[in-house]
This record gives sequence, structure tokens and C-alpha cells, in this order.
Amino acid sequence: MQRRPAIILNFGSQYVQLIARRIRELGIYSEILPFNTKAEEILKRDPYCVILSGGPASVYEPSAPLPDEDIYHLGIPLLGICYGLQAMVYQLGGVVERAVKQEYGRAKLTVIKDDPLFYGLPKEFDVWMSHADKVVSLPEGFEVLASSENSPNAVIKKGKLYGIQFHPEVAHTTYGREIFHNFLYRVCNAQKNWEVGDLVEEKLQEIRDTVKEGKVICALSGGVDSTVAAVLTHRAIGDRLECIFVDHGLLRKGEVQEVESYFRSLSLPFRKVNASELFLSRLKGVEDPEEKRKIVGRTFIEVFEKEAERSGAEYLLQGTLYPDVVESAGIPGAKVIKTHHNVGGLPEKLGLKLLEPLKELFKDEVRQIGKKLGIPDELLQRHPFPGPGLSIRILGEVKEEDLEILREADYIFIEELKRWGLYNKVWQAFAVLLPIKSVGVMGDVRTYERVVALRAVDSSDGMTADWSRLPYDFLDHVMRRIINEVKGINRVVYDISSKPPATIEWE
Ligand SMILES: Nc1ncnc2c1ncn2[C@@H]1O[C@H](COP(=O)(O)OP(=O)(O)OP(=O)(O)O)[C@@H](O)[C@H]1O
Ligand SMILES: O=c1[nH]c(=O)c2[nH+]cn([C@@H]3O[C@H](COP(=O)(O)O)[C@@H](O)[C@H]3O)c2[nH]1
Ligand SMILES: NC(=O)CC[C@H](N)C(=O)O
Ligand SMILES: [Mg+2]
Repeated sequence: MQRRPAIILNFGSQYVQLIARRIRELGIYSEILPFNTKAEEILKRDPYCVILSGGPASVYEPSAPLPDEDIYHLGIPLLGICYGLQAMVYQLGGVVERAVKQEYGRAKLTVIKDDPLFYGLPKEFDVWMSHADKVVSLPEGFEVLASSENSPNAVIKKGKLYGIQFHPEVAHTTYGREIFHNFLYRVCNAQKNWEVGDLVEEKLQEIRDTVKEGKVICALSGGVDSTVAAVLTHRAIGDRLECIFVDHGLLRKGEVQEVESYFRSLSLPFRKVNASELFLSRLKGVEDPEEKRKIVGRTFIEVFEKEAERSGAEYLLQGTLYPDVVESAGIPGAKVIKTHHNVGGLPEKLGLKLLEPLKELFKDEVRQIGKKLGIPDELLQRHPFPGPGLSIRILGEVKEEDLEILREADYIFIEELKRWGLYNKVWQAFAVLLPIKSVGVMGDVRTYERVVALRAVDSSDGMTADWSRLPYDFLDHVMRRIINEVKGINRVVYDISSKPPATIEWE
């Protein structure tokens, strides 16, 4: 049976899989197609709707990607999001310009006109914006349904053509899910045709079909993603899997012992490899964040290739998730935000075949799979920790003495979060060591020492994030402990940037 899809045209947005995922969650099958897919090709699939994603381009640039203009005349409901809205406006004769005031992060939306799209929603709510261009005049026949302070034309419509300047797909838009629900079920009259189903069974089969009789080594970090990937694959192919945990000298205080004891208890075939000298020597003198990420990626692979040779494995299993792929511009049209060591950081010639069963999923979906697999909560609730580890939390060159300072500061922050019952309330938290010094006074003596920044964010998938409103008393306590206990630090600051426009990590 052919399922009627919701079609998403991809203009290179960071969020394109998030759109697909929102639609999946609402029980509708969805497909992502290239932005220039012909209208007749789209029509053949009998879709419920066409959604135009956001994207990094600006419609008035000569090389801007634009969809087949016929899509506006198919009589199929259409929803343009951010760049998608701007493309529709431009092609139908409206005007889009670079805005004087750009809009990143939270904005308040005010609904001006009732519409099925806003069914059941309040007249005012928070939405998440990420744009520099702005619709300044509408094409003929369009009306405004909602505005924000910076975007008078935040939601527009003509018949079944809708355009939205904000991002309903990101978790920080308060009623984003409801907007998709209303669009699919009230505007498009869609019928449920997709069950999240048993993703676990599907994945097990996929792994068995790919690996067949082969052997696999798993790059295991002790984090949520690679743990879920390992347990899943172990269930699929048993002891033909071996897990390799690399101590690259960039791990947190106590982490090696912690990870070892977790994995002994899960009874997975497990090996620890100490490669810290190799990683630290390669990073010596390197300041550029992208360069550091690539070095870590390549060095990881060197270690894994050696391990594979020893065990005769042909596959390398990684816990790669969708955000890693998209930020490394692993999808067409997307810009590189940062090279995730496990995607863009891989060498061109890879002697191993990659196995990445979680590649199109998001962190919270992976946690759900982990739960189904019986992985203990304590492990599943661990905060994400990037593969390049502390090397991207020491801004600039990575020196051994700085690693020690950062380890101590980070340990205090996390220990106190746990003590105060806040660890599971924030999505991710860590300390960053800044490459600057500032003046202090301790016991009547002048100090001139380093600065630590604390970062704690609320998120559901890492694609967007807001800074956690940690209690002042808590921050005060952590500041005091860090400055009193960690030699070399005389100042602590708290990072209050959201993503966008910042990112979660500093490098
Ligand atoms: N120290 C390590 N040893 C072996 N493999 C690693 C290590 N660090 C990272 N990796 C590999 O790189 C992948 C990506 O790292 P990433 O930190 O995104 O995922 P994770 O560690 O599994 O989960 P989390 O995001 O919860 O930390 C991991 O899934 C794992 O396959
Ligand atoms: O395995 C990883 N390898 C990497 O190279 C990497 N860079 C960032 N991160 C993690 O991804 C999430 C989003 O981070 P950013 O907002 O900083 O891009 C956050 O949870 C980051 O910790 C990484 N994970
Ligand atoms: N997120 C987007 O789709 C951005 C669209 C466009 N490049 C802008 O800055 O307005
Ligand atoms: Mg990790």
C-alpha cells in the first residue's frame, strides 16, 4: 500500500529532520526530498502537503535555491518555514530584504486573525526565531495571521498556502507541535498512517542484514548514544561485537573508572585502550577549534583501525546521531557549523565500513530506545559529552596543566548539581576554561589568573537550547568552591547565551 506522505523540500536547514520527526510523532508518514524536486514528481506521490524547510541562503542572492514554481499551483496545502516562507513570497511577487534588526532565539508571537492553524492556542505565545532576512511586502492575495515585534509578517496565508517566519519544529517554540497538528489534521485533513512502531525490531533487523556474518568493533564512549548502539548491536549479533573505549586523555575526572564499571555490569565484550599520549602530542600547538576537532577524529580512526586489524572486524559501530550529521554539513545544502569528530572529522580513506544505526534519530528518541532495551536510567540520564572531550572546552591550545584545572572545576560543578538535585533537571552542564586572565584579590594579595565559564542548558535534542535558570544561591556556592579549591582560577562567569545564536559548546 502506498502511504500518502507529507513531503518536505530540503533547503539545507539545520532542522529538516526535526520537521520530519514532528510529523512522524503526529502519526503521518513523511519524506524529505531535494529542494528542486519537480512539481509533477511531487504530485505523483499524492502528498497531504508540501513543507518548504528553512535554509542558510537568502532568496535575493543569485545562487539561491528555489523550488519549482508550479508547486504553488497544485492545489496541495503548502507550508513555508523561514527560508521556505521567504522563497514563496519571493517567487509569488513579494519582497524579501536583509533586516536591520535580526532575530535569533525567543520572540513573542501575537495572533491577529483566527485560523485553523491556531486552533486551541492562546493569542500570545513564545516562538523560536533564527533569521536575518525579512518579508517586507506580501504577494497579492496574502493576509497576515500573526506578528512578532521584529517580524510583522510572521505568519501569512493565502488559501492553503501558509508561510511561517519562526520555527514550529524546534522544541523551544511553545506550541510548535500543536501548529503542526493543526496544519496536518485541520488544514490538510490528513489521516493517521504511521506508527512510531517498534523501532527496536526494525533496527535489529537492519543491523543483521548489514553485518551478515561479519565482525564489528564499537567505538564506545560511555555516553548514551554509543551505549544504546552497542547494546542494540550486541542483541543483534552477539559476541561478534567488541566494544573499544578510548582513553584519549581528554576525559573528565574519574570518568575512566566510571565507564569501566558501568560496562562490566552490562556484560558487553569491552576493551579499554589508553592513547592519551598520542592524542595530546597531536594536539600540541594547535589552537583552531576546527583543526582540533579534525585531529581528534583522525586519531580516533587510527586507533580503531589498529584494533580492527587485531580482531578481524570489518565494521566500525558509532553512536552518531542526526545533530552530529547536520552540524558537520553531512546533508546537502547545509553549512558546516562545527565538525563533529565522528562525521566531518573522519579521514577521507576509511579502512572500515561504518555502522550507524541511530544516524537519523535525536537524543530523546535514543533514550527511549535505550529504555526499551533495559539500559539503566542512571546511564541513560548522563549528560551528553562530546567525543573531542575537554579539548574543545579549553579554548585555544590544549595543555596538560589546563586539563587538570578544567577537570577539577568541572567536577565541582557536576558534583554540586547532583547534590542540589539539579543534575537531571538540566540537559547538559559543564565548565569551560577561557584563555584569558583577570585580576582578583585573595587574602589581600593581588591575583592574576584564569577564568572559568559555567554552561548549563535546557534542551530536548541539542538542536536548540536555552540557558538553565539555575538558582543564584546554587551558582554562588559553586563559584565559591571553584575559586577556593581550584588553583589557577580567580573568576567564574555563567554563560547566558541561547542556541541559536550561540551553540552549546564554545568551540
Ligand atoms: N572516548 C571514546 N572512545 C571510543 N569512542 C568514542 C569516544 N568518544 C566518542 N566516541 C565515539 O564517537 C561517537 C560520538 O560521540 P558522542 O559524544 O556524540 O556520543 P556518545 O558519547 O555515545 O553519547 P553522548 O552524546 O551521550 O556523550 C560515540 O557514539 C562513539 O561512537
Ligand atoms: O560526539 C560529539 N562530537 C563532537 O564533535 C561534538 N561537538 C558537540 N557535541 C555535542 O553536541 C551537542 C550540540 O552541541 P553544539 O551546540 O555545541 O553544536 C552538545 O551536546 C555537544 O556537547 C559533540 N558531540
Ligand atoms: N533559518 C532560515 O531559514 C534562515 C533564512 C534566511 N537565510 C534568513 O536569514 O532569514
Ligand atoms: Mg559522548
